[in-house]
Formats: sequence, C-alpha cells, structure tokens
Amino acid sequence: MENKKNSPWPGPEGLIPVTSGKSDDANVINRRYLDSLLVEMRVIDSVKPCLTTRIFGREFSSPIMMPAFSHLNKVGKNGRKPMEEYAFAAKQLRLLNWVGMEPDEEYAGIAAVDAPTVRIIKPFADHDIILEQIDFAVKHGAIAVGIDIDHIANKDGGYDVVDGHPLGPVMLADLKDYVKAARVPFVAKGVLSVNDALKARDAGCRAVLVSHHHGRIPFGIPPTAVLPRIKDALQGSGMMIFCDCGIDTGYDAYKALALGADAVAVGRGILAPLLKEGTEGVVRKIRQMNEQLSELMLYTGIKDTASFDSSIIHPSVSVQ
Ligand SMILES: Cc1cc2nc3c(=O)[nH]c(=O)nc-3n(C[C@H](O)[C@H](O)[C@H](O)COP(=O)(O)O)c2cc1C
Repeated sequence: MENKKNSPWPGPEGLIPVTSGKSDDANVINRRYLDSLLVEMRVIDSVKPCLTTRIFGREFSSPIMMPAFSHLNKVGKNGRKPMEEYAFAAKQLRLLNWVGMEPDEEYAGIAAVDAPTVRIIKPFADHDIILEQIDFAVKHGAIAVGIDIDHIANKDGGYDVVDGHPLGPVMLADLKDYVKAARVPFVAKGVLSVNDALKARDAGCRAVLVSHHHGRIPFGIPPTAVLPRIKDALQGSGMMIFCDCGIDTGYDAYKALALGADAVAVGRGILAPLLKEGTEGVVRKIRQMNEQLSELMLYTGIKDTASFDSSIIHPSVSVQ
C-alpha cells in the first residue's frame, strides 16, 4: 500500500493497494510470469466459442467474475456506491459477483442489487463474527460464502487488524465448522499451494480461489504457476477451482483458464473504470475482456469453457 503517486488507480492513499515494484513484490513477479506465457495456434476446424460457464449449478455468460472487493463505498463520490455499481454490472452481464469485507448492513445493500453473489468473510479472531456473517449472507441470498484464508499476517509479523477487528489463524478444524455452518458452497480464497488445497478439500470446501490477494505474501509464486499442480491434486474431488491476481485482459483470463481454472476473477483491473464511470465502465471493460478471451479461444480451437487445454501454453522465460 505505497507509492500513491505511482498508482494507476484513483482512490485515497492506503485504500487501494499499489505494487511497490521491488523484487519481493508478488504482483510484479505475477505480471512478468503471465506475460511470459505464450500460446500456440490451432485454427483448422476452429469455430467461434461459447463462453457460457456453470458455477455452483448456475449458468453465467462468461467465466470472468467480479472481484471480492471491499471498502470502496468510502471512495464513492456524490452518493455513489462502487460496491453496488459493480454488482449492477455483474447482473447486467450475467456474471458471478463477489463481495469482500463489508459490514452486514453494507452487504445487505449490495445483495439487494440481486446479482448472484459469493460473500467472502475475513478470518476474524472472533469466530462468532464469522459465523454471524455467514448466517447473514446466506439469509440474504449468497449463493456461496468463504474466507480469505490468506489475510492473516501483518507487516509486523503478527496477525493483521482491519477496521479495528483483530484477525486470527485459520485452523483446519475451524474451516470444517464454517463449512458445516454455511449450508451453501464454501470457498477457501487465497490458496497458493497443493498443501492448502488438500486441506480445503478435507474441510469440505466446494471451491478454492487460487490467489495471493494482490501480492500479500512477499515473493509469492504466481497463482497461474501453481494452478496446474492444484488442479491435479484436486482431480476427482468435484471442487471448483477459481483464480485471480493480475487478470486484466481476456488474454490473462485465457491463460488462467487453460492452466486449470474453471473461472477467473478480475481485480484492480476494473478499478479505474469502476471509480471513474461506475457500472457502465465495468460493463465496457468486461465486454472487451470477453472479446479478447473469445479471440484467443478461436485462434486455439477451444470451442467452449469446458474444453481448455494446458498444452496450448508454452512458458517462454523462467522467473526463477
Ligand atoms: C480495494 C480492494 C479491496 C479488497 N478487499 C478484499 C476483501 O475484503 N476480501 C478479499 O478476499 N479480497 C479483497 N481484495 C482482493 C481481491 O479480491 C483480489 O484477490 C485481488 O485484488 C486480485 O489481485 P489483482 O488486483 O492483482 O487482480 C481487495 C482488493 C482491492 C483492490
């Protein structure tokens, strides 16, 4: 959260995470890795693809999802509520919406937009808050809930504190309790290893979101680099695999989908259109991403979102 003057995104200093550009910055490592992945061409017999995607038994128009953002209503000017504005974009485009840390009353306003939504709850040290927010979200129609398990550490090496709420560790036994309490599919957001993916499976999670939460962990491996191993490890579990971090174009989305994701979430890539133009800007950005995704699928003979093939991707340079 530094270097506001270098930020490509509008918003107050400290609220919008900005890449530091230093060697430990997992955002920089991730961008370099995504850009290093090249695609071969398979055009004979290739036809315009269908982007329709099934997630948790529902049909969406594209495998690109809205991000689990938070706090942005504080940035909205003239009564605007960006958290609701991007939910309206999800509804208009028939995409899966995600929401991060918001007080329940803010969440209720977003849920009222009526876009199918996944509610991500912080790993609060006070487990009663987690259980209460799970219950509130389910009662307000969340189609899935989850925890960003990767938001535990602070820069001082202890547990983070957000908006005055102390966060705490996420133990396997706790995760099992939350899965049981949820009554809807439960997502572990912030899985960046086969180790955690298998624990999420053992806890009964129905999905993992492979992510390092815009570079929370120094020197974090790019989510798309660990994705194929997680896909192999979860084979036969019936779990869905999502991915985010640095997904800014349909070409980025294609690479994550080819490497094993069932769907991907945009992140800070929608911040500028969202904060400047609201719903309309997000709709335009996602439409362009869908076009880019469709373009690469057509060039590579991928006819639908169930037919991605990792052998199309060729790493051109090492990030080691
Ligand atoms: C302003 C902002 C708020 C966020 N709030 C949350 C949150 O409350 N919970 C969460 O799981 N992730 C949160 N995230 C992380 C995103 O869901 C996502 O993992 C991340 O932005 C992906 O990386 P990218 O921005 O490089 O695409 C937030 C991101 C931003 C930019």
